[in-house]
Amino acid sequence: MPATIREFEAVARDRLDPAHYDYFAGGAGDEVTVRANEAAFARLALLPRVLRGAGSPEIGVTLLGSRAEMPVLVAPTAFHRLADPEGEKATARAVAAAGTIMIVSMAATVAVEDVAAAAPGATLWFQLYVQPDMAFTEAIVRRAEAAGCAALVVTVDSPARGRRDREVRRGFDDLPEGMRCENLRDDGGESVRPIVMSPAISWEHVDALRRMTRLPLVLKGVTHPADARLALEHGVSAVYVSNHGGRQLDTVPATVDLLPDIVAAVRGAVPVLVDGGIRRGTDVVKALALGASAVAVGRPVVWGLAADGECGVARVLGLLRDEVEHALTLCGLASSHDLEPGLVRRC
Ligand SMILES: Cc1cc2nc3c(=O)[nH]c(=O)nc-3n(C[C@H](O)[C@H](O)[C@H](O)COP(=O)(O)O)c2cc1C
Ligand SMILES: CC(C)CC(=O)C(=O)O
Repeated sequence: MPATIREFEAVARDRLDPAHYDYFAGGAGDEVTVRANEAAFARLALLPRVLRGAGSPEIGVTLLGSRAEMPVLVAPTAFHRLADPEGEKATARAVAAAGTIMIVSMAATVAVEDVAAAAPGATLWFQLYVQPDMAFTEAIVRRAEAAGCAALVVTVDSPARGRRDREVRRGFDDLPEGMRCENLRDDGGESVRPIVMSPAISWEHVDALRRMTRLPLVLKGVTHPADARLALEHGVSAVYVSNHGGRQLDTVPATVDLLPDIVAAVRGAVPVLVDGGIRRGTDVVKALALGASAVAVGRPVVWGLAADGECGVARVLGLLRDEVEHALTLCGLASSHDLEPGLVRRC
């Protein structure tokens, strides 16, 4: 039984088709950003307090009206059926058991309606790549709403798909026979449209989405403080700091290093989420101390899924939960809400 998320990756690597492992693990260009995300957490030190009599820590969080029993969400990742036959259904069941939030990828290999049906207790948010055909975008949004998704996470770091050399080397450019992006079905029909990543997507599309749905909008892929300020002007409900796990523009800084400037720009107006390189409870604690309301994990969930399906995802989420509680206890804190920047030192 793997005892850490890094051990889960090793098991997943053994079990996965090498091309699929490389799709999940890889990043853009020289993977500078992939490495930077994890390395940045190791450069931050924690400075605990003692004798605080804090008791067992409380780590639940309420975000945009959704309750999460731990401040760790499941980031949207595509193609879960490459990792396990049950795919996103297995992930959602583990998420329901953990009491956290799953952001279902638009590129899921199980339809969002079927994910919701498979895990009635799961809180689902839906991730969207705005499609230039706004009528088609609206049809997808309506499906997510009808399936009970409680927020719309709009990914804005992908005006083009990142160039990932591992995918090129492996010739990974399509899903295997019998697997497809079920949320891209055309108007309830049988054909599936390709995902379009368009450089024409702009703030006007965010405004159109704002008018289109009452769901809270989360902007995923913000790295520049000026964009965080613009996001507020355009009425978003949360800012999600992400460099797409280093899979889009290579050499973007580590997200945890970008976080303080974004938090300063947002000034508490809306929650700030962050993902990228989180592999330990101490990483979660550092991100929350630097002002994130919650974090999300991408690859760790895929490693759990590939290693042992629903049980593997449950174990990965359980590990993170236990590690967060343990780290808070050792920091002398009664609640994750008591975390503050003074706990973190750059070393
Ligand atoms: C295999 C894989 C697929 C992904 N698919 C999506 C996606 O469909 N939509 C999206 O917004 N982000 C996607 N992402 C990015 C994740 O949401 C997240 O930003 C990233 O994985 C966080 O970094 P971590 O993997 O180090 O936790 C994907 C990431 C991976 C690794
Ligand atoms: C199908 C892809 C567009 C999913 C994605 O965002 C990724 O692989 O990083």
